[in-house]
Amino acid sequence: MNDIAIAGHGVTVRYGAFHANDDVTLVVPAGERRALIGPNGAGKTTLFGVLAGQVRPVGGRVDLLGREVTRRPAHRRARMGLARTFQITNLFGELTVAQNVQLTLAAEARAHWVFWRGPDMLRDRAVEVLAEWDMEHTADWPVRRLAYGQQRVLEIVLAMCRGPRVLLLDEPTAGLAPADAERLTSLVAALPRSITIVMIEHDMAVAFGLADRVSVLQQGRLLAEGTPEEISADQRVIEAYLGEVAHD
Ligand SMILES: Nc1ncnc2c1ncn2[C@@H]1O[C@H](COP(=O)(O)OP(=O)(O)OP(=O)(O)O)[C@@H](O)[C@H]1O
Repeated sequence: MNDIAIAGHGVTVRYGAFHANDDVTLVVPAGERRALIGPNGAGKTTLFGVLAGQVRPVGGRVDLLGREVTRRPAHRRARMGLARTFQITNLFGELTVAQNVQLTLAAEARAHWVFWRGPDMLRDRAVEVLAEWDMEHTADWPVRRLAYGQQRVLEIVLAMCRGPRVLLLDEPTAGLAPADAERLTSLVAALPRSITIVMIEHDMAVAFGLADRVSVLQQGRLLAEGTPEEISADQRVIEAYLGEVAHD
């Protein structure tokens, strides 16, 4: 059975006369890893905003885990199991790494009405979570002391603390040195298949390496969709995008 984890149908977003998304349909079955690629300004982040509930479309609908959520606010979609990371990291830089995790765990516990027994238990759990990601040695560092690559990993750790069923990753490897990008790629690759992942990714090696299928946006429209092999051989995609990337 192929349940649909997240879908946008005929999504249209306008800024004035400009169509940032123009009748875009993206349907992602549960357990799939989908890459969303396309030139700068193609509308990828806008589509993420529509899926996650931060951007209100003028047309189309969004379904999450079998329910229509087009008009549901972002925090309610989050409670249903949707987590999102952003292009620019969204961490509390002055707090420690463990405190950032504790805050997420506390918010999550409250959201699900789980009773938690105070800061000590939360701190222990935060350190356990960090250990799972080989980051326990950073528990008491202020976040701003983390290298950029570690901050990007921490973003994913925080998203994972919320026990998501659908994870939207906005350019997880952007700005990372090759070794850090490789580490982050293997962390994402190792996430359980129970989590459906949609990721915006400019690095084609990462996108094609991680994704089961790839959707290509261009000028607000869906240009092509297929397996990494199909997309890398698609003449329209090569002309519109891959040619450009190859010449970068
Ligand atoms: N709030 C806004 N107001 C006006 N125009 C916007 C707004 N948000 C996005 N746009 C425009 O919509 C278009 C699509 O932007 P979007 O960020 O979705 O593209 P993208 O594919 O994610 O690009 P990138 O790869 O550069 O992040 C761009 O031309 C952008 O300037």
